[in-house]
Amino acid sequence: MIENAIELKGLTKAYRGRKGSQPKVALKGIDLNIPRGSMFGLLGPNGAGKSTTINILAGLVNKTAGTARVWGYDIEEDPRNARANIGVVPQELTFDAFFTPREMLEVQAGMYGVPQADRRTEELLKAVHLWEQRDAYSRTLSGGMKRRLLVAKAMVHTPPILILDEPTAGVDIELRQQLWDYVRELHARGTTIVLTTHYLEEAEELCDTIAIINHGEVVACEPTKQLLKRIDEKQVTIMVAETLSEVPGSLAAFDASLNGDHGVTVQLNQSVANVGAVLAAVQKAGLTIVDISTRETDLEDIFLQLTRRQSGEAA
Ligand SMILES: Nc1ncnc2c1ncn2[C@@H]1O[C@H](COP(=O)(O)OP(=O)(O)OP(=O)(O)O)[C@@H](O)[C@H]1O
Repeated sequence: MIENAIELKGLTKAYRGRKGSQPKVALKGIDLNIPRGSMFGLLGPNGAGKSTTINILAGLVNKTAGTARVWGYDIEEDPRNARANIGVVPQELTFDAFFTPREMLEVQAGMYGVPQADRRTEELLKAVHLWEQRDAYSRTLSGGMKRRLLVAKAMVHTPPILILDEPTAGVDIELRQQLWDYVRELHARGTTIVLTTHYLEEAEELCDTIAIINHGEVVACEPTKQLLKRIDEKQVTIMVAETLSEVPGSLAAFDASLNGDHGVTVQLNQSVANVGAVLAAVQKAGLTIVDISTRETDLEDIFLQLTRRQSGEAA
């Protein structure tokens, strides 16, 4: 029984530069294990190397160095088995416009050598809510429908790993929800899911483990909950009736700053947060509290901190 659905060791990719220009190093020796059965998020700013990683796994881009194993199979030594164990939903909506959804899944199943008796065309089209459109030309489908059709196409050979590259870009909220319902169902049935997304909230909600890559390097890889604890901060904003021109002296011991004319925001260490002490200090200054709000760290804060920190180091 394998432990990791995907294992990358020292994975490196340098794209050849145009004539006379330097090669572009997109991946700088990535080490990454994606546990079997996980719902794994691969995050990173534009150009971080996410698509390059996925395209190497899908066999669309050749790596420069390092190794990649899919379901235990080395992509170089055993490309057939590696590819049989992975389904990839690409970022680009690439289609043969004159195939219908039904034909497209049948052709894809044929390419993977799935026998007629084992084909799941109807089940898949129903699962992605495209059964009604089964015989329509795919060029007539909306962007969201095309995306869902690509998910069905990636699943024709029932791979144990499904990779989705920016699957909800351009998909409206309702359809996004339907897509995630289906992905969650696949995950519940044992499929390992890997997704890249720009929507950090989506990753926070869906993924049990998250890796952040930046400039071709992994800057974090840990369970989502643990990652969220990394920045141990909470913000408390207190609004008062009086007009403030400076932070009250009674708050000198805190990391406080003015927030408009009537507010003060205090950064607190979550594990030792003492909101009571902050409130007492505000009252000690003779101010009348009219409102209090708190904000905890979310993935976006962590993402920005990790990716900015690295840019700062590089500068
Ligand atoms: N075919 C190519 N030739 C040259 N450079 C490339 C090629 N494909 C990607 N790159 C470069 O490699 C780097 C990583 O790109 P990649 O598409 O993997 O990033 P990404 O994290 O998927 O970003 P995005 O979210 O924008 O797709 C970028 O600097 C990009 O410009």
